[in-house]
Amino acid sequence: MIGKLNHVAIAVPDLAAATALYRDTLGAVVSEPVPQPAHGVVVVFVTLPNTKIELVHPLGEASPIAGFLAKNPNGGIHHICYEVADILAARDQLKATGARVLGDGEPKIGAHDKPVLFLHPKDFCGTLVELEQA
Ligand SMILES: CC[C@@H](C(=O)O)C(=O)SCCNC(=O)CCNC(=O)[C@H](O)C(C)(C)COP(=O)(O)OP(=O)(O)OC[C@H]1O[C@@H](n2cnc3c(N)ncnc32)[C@H](O)[C@@H]1OP(=O)(O)O
Ligand SMILES: [Co+2]
Repeated sequence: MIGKLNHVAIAVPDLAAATALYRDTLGAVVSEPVPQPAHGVVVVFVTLPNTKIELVHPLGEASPIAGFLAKNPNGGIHHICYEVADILAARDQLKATGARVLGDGEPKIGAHDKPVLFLHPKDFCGTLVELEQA
C-alpha cells in the first residue's frame, strides 16, 4: 500500500537555529518558514535529492507537537510520511486492521497541498505515521 517516503519531520524548539544548522552546517537547500495554521505548526522545508525533511515548530496554543517537545526539549524525529495512491482506500484498509486514524479520520490538506492523515504511533512501532495522497 505505501509508496515513496515523502518526508521525515523533525520537531525543533528553535526554528531559526535548526534552519541555520541544515543550511550552513549541512549545506542543504532550505525554505523560508511556512505557517500551517490548520496543523498548528510552522514548517521549514529542507530539500534533499531523494526526499524532504520538514523542520516543524509549534504554532498557536494547541499545537499537536507541543507535548512532544515538552518530552523532548532538544527536539527529535516526530513523524515519517509515506505516499499512498488513494488515501481513503488506505485509511479504510488500515482501520479494518484496527489501526487508529488520528483526529476525526478525515484527510486535511497538508503542507504540499495534498490530503494527509495521521496514524497513532502506538500502532506503528512507536512511530507517528503520516499518509499523503500521491
Ligand atoms: C505541516 C503539515 C503536515 C504535513 O503536511 O506534513 C504535518 O506534518 S503537521 C505535523 C503535526 N501534526 C500532527 O502531529 C497530527 C497528529 N498528531 C497527533 O494527533 C498527536 O500529536 C498525537 C500523535 C496523538 C500525540 O498527542 P500528544 O497529546 O502529544 O501525546 P499523547 O500523550 O496522546 O501520546 C500518547 C503516546 O504516544 C507517544 N507519542 C506522542 N507523539 C509521538 C510521536 N510523534 N512519535 C512517537 N510517539 C509519540 C507519547 O509519548 C505517548 O506515549 P506514552 O508516554 O508511552 O503513553
Ligand atoms: Co508532515
